[in-house]
Amino acid sequence: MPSADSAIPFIDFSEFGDGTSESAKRIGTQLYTACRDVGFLYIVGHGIPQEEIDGIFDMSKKFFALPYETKMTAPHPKEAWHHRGYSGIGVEQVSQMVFDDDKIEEMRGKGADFKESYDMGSEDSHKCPNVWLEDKYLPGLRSTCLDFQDTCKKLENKVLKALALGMPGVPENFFEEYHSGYDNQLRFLHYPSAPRKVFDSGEKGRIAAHTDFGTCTFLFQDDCGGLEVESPHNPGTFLPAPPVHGAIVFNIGDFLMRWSNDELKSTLHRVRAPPPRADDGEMTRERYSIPYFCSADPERVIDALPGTFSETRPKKYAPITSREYITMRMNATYAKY
Ligand SMILES: O=C(O)CCC(=O)C(=O)O
Ligand SMILES: [Fe+2]
Repeated sequence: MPSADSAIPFIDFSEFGDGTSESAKRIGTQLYTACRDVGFLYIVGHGIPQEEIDGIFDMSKKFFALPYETKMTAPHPKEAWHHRGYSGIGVEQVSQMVFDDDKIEEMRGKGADFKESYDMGSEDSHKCPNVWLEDKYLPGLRSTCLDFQDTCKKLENKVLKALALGMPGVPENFFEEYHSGYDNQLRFLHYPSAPRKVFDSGEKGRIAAHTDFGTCTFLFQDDCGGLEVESPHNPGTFLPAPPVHGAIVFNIGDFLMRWSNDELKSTLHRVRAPPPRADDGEMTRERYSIPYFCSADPERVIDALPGTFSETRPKKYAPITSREYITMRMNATYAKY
């Protein structure tokens, strides 16, 4: 297996089983340590067949290859929090904790994220119904995406169980009970090819440095490259998180960082133009990636996790619901229509 930068650990889940063995406990401890010290890691031995991953990328490519007018028959609704449907290039500008409207508008003009996206989630979410394309435009889109979300949900359960096993003071099924999955989100992302010079000059970006909002994210990436993660040892310096065939990138989000009284780390990351290859010419390669964002059930109130506070280590944050937290972050991300 090609090795990525040694700062981003690899965790092998192949011996996790049903989570009851000594190996499962060891994997949990490795996972917890990586989430605490780095906040980013590669998961291998996850059990998702490569054909299924290839199949979802194939669907994403077919989706983005459709004419703009067709994609716009499944548009992202105008409410920022309704994170479903298609967003064309330039609609979203990822911001890092900027909540002031004027400031967000000002940032939007500069180095806009040069990407398009299609968001979807569980069919059980009444608040955020999916915005599907009519089947005639892309047969199988809906069923392939729903099946893939089921697969990702199973992996999420496994990983949340491992984290609880490894994290001192947290009961075994603690996280699963807060994550039934209906507020999770699967996202197709496409970063089109563009002249390298527009990235070098800062005129365009792929995704500006940000942290994710929710509990955790599983990220599937193609072989293009360009993802970078802030170094745990040198803040302000970014390390490449190159694609590794068969591995899924996993990271902690802000909500879980807050929930853990800042014990687990939600790490800054960004997507830049990929490292040049000999056959690139003037243009950067296009890139496809598919993050699966996991969030706690929206109505549940969370307070500092057991084991993360004491008399000498007070709670840093007031209790909050997942919905309140995510809505606040989402509203700062989307352009006003
Ligand atoms: O495309 C990627 O590799 C990263 C995407 C990402 O960080 C995000 O959507 O939050
Ligand atoms: Fe992200």
